[in-house]
Amino acid sequence: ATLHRLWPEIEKVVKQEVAMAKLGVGESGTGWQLFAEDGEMRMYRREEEVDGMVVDPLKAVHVVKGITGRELCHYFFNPQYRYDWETTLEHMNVLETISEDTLIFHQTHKRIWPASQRDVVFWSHLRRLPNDQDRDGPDIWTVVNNSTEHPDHPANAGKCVRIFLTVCLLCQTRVDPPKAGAPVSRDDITCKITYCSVVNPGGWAPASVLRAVYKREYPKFLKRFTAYVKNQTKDKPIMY
Ligand SMILES: CCCc1ccc(-c2ccc(S(=O)(=O)CCO)cc2)cc1[C@H]1C[C@H]1c1ccccn1
Repeated sequence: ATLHRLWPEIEKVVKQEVAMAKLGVGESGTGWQLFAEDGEMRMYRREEEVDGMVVDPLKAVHVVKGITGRELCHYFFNPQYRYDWETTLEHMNVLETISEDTLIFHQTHKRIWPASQRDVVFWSHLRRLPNDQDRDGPDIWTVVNNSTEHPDHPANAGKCVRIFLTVCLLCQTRVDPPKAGAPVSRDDITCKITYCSVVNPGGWAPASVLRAVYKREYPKFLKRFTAYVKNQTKDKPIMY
């Protein structure tokens, strides 16, 4: 994959997105406004418009027990599971397999009335990062999705409006030492998840409709996705 034309961009965007995801939401007043809470999940957004279009950056933080960051990123990255947890997905296609940890996707998403239907083309990269806080601790895992062009799917050539997105799922795992001599079980594992996304809807859509959709869909997505991974892994050996 080091020879692929996209490699320099992938390296740059992954470094940028991981650095951003590691930044907290800071004290209130840094522009991040809490818009949804559910147990350990906190969802923040900044209200931003580009050319009159809502592109509200989103940052979600969540803490889940019993699964590792590698497991979360495995089920987020691999196409064969996507229809199980991505409820707004209508169609998904892998356009290119750059390497075992780097794919290019085309996806069409269900139409959100009254806006027209959207599609997206993005590269997706799965990366293991050293745990900079605790050298002996489990590695950090991330998946970064970033819009890209592809000759087979030129933007706005069909019925769909092309959206542009950058998404980062960053997962930091903690293992609490079990009782002396006991093996580590899923009860000893905690994963801190940061999910950042910026979606440019690509064409005009009513700000009120988009903000309502994000307010409804993002909390639903993160709850459904983490519950899906817990269910998929509960009887399997732990993947670090
Ligand atoms: C007008 C924009 C419509 C729209 C297009 C696309 C997406 C979207 C695409 C990809 C990803 S992902 O994190 O890369 C996971 C792979 O699918 C997340 C979101 C979301 C929305 C909107 C429908 C909303 C939404 C928000 C959150 C989750 C799912 N859907």
